[in-house]
Amino acid sequence: QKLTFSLKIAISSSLSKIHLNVSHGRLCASSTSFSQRNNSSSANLKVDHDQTTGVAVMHMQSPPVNSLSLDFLTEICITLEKLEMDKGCRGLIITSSQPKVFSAGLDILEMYGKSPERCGEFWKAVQEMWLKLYGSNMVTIAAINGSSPAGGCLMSITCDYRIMADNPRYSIGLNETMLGIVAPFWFKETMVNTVGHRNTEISLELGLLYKPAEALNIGLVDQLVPEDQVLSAATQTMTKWLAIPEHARQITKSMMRKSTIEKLRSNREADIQNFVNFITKESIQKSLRMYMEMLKQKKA
Ligand SMILES: CCCCC/C=C\CCCC/C=C/C(=O)SCCNC(=O)CCNC(=O)[C@H](O)C(C)(C)COP(=O)(O)OP(=O)(O)OC[C@H]1O[C@@H](n2cnc3c(N)ncnc32)[C@H](O)[C@@H]1OP(=O)(O)O
Repeated sequence: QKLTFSLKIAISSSLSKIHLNVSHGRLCASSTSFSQRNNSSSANLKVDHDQTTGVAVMHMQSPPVNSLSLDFLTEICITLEKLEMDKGCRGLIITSSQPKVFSAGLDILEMYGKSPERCGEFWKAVQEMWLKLYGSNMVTIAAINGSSPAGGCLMSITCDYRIMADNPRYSIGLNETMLGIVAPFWFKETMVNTVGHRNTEISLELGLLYKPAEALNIGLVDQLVPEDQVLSAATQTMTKWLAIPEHARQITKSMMRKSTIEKLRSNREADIQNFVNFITKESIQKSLRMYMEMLKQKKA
């Protein structure tokens, strides 16, 4: 059965309109825009798409800490799909509108006390976001203007380039072991592809969170800038990346990432089962409960 629906997106100019049509699961955008800037918002995302430069800035605004819940992941995936299909969008900058935090990673409440079915649905959305970002044809830059643990770090290292605010209060890393859980193979491989095997081994076993200077030192981020310059630095870097012949850059990116992506693509169901079996174990649920209590105590 043909699935068709239209989604109207508010655009800065009242003369402008974009219609997205989903047909047989494919998303197509047709634009009758007279404006050079499209701004669209959903509940927890604001996207500024500058049609002149072909660069979209996706601001995460899911209070309090941009934790990645099933709903938020779904919103992110729909937005990524839309931008990927839009020929006028060649670059994507991801940043946060929440103070002090880029993203707190996966929403722990999605992994605690939930049914196996719900956990499976959640994990599928995590996979989907990673597949879309890591396999994107767009140039992707993470403008990391706050802390970025675990899933927040994963999101950052799926991008082509990372610029972080030089603020020692912030940290970034795959700290899963500190929660008593284990980063799955595709988190691990994304990290290996970024900082190498030895750094990843130390980092994952110890569940390390790195201050910006340490993250720069191991290559987890590419550049540090003063906090108020993160977005402008990302925009400058984007201009350089977009000047590279597009087809050659895209093929090179695909060549570098293909084997990691294929490994998950061909094992998605088994990976979901692994996650569900692991996360619903009594001992793991206990670890998550203790971690959440620790977060609350830290506040008190
Ligand atoms: C062998 C096979 C294995 C197969 C796979 C199996 C396993 C699964 C792997 C799963 C991979 C998991 C990845 C993840 O991303 S897990 C999440 C990890 N995240 C964290 O550890 C971050 C925790 N949060 C923080 O450290 C801090 O909140 C902060 C991000 C640094 C921000 O600090 P601050 O500004 O001081 O805010 P608060 O700590 O006061 O937090 C505000 C409220 O937000 C709640 N919160 C924080 N993080 C999360 C989160 N990730 N999920 C849900 N909720 C979160 C926090 O509790 C506060 O809530 P309250 O206001 O109600 O007290």
